Amino acid sequence: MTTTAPLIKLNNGLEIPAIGLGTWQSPHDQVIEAVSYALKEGGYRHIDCAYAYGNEAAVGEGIKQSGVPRSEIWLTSKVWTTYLNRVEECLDETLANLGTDYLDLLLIHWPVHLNPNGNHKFFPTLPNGVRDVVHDWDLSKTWAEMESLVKKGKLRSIGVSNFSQMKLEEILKSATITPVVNQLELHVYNPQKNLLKFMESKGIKAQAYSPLGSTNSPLMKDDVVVSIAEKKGVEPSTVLLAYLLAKGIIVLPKSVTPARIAGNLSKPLSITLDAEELEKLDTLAENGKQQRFIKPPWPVVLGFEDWI
Ligand SMILES: NC(=O)C1=CN([C@@H]2O[C@H](COP(=O)(O)OP(=O)(O)OC[C@H]3O[C@@H](n4cnc5c(N)ncnc54)[C@H](OP(=O)(O)O)[C@@H]3O)[C@@H](O)[C@H]2O)C=CC1
Ligand SMILES: O=C[C@H](O)[C@@H](O)[C@@H](O)[C@H](O)C(=O)O
Repeated sequence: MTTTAPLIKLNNGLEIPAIGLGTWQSPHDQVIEAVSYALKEGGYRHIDCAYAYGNEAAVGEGIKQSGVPRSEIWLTSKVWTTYLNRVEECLDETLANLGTDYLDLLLIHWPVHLNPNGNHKFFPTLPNGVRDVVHDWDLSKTWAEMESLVKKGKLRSIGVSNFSQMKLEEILKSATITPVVNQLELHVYNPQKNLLKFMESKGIKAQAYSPLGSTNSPLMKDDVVVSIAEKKGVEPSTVLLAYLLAKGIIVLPKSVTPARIAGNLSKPLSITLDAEELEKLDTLAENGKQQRFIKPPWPVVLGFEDWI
């Protein structure tokens, strides 16, 4: 029988599969196949998308080709930052692309509003080349629109992505719905422990993006990761995902390679890291290996401990 991911309960009572398929940088032709395979044969019931990835229509085609009913799938997307003043417009395009009339979860992709009337639909810049940001935008306004879309029935849950404690506090002060998740770059080199503690105190679950360290990852060559993998007779990727799952973090590994897609779900669930192994992995960052791989040039203070 195909393995399926365990479910994690969110603060609104809904349950999300702990492993979802990432789709960033997945080319159109390959992502149709990847999504269809993940759902039909890989045991996946959770797909992570974003309007800005530009491939949602292909993801939607993959869902259709899989034959798996929409009601069985947890579908997340993200509103891009040029749309923080018109979330519904972005969401409606996402829904049309994906071929559905609701999302299980919509996230604010980054806590920065880019100029909706700038020189580019996604990445407007100033004449000096710096990203064209609306510096006085109040994120609470975006959050209020997200809340209204839940009431309207287009969204089952709402959350955020790339929010530091400082940015979370900006929306929590007036929120009537607490974000269910904060999707962050989380892996052995970037564990963000203090932020995760703050989120736990508010009932906000963590989702790990780039859990394998993204494209051409150095994490899979880390000597501690490799030695644990060798000892257990598994691949480094399995150790990296099992480490995050052991911490109760939802993981979103991306792959367009069928064998990897299936293995990224089934293999980490088939091993248990012991306390000593977890401790070794959990202290890599504080022992000099702290590093994040996704650092777009935002000309604003984001407020992360390692990335102000
Ligand atoms: N909210 C945000 O701002 C962000 C969200 N995300 C989300 O998180 C997802 C995952 O992050 P992403 O940055 O894509 O990186 P990942 O950490 O998931 O790494 C993806 C890379 O690892 C390769 N890979 C996958 N599985 C294996 C394996 N078992 N063994 C060896 N190599 C493997 C993939 O290759 P191949 O595909 O060729 O198999 C690809 O090159 C994204 O796709 C997206 O959905 C990501 C970044 C930012
Ligand atoms: O989800 C993926 C990432 O956040 C990606 O959308 C951004 O890093 C983007 O390329 C940017 O340059 O701001």
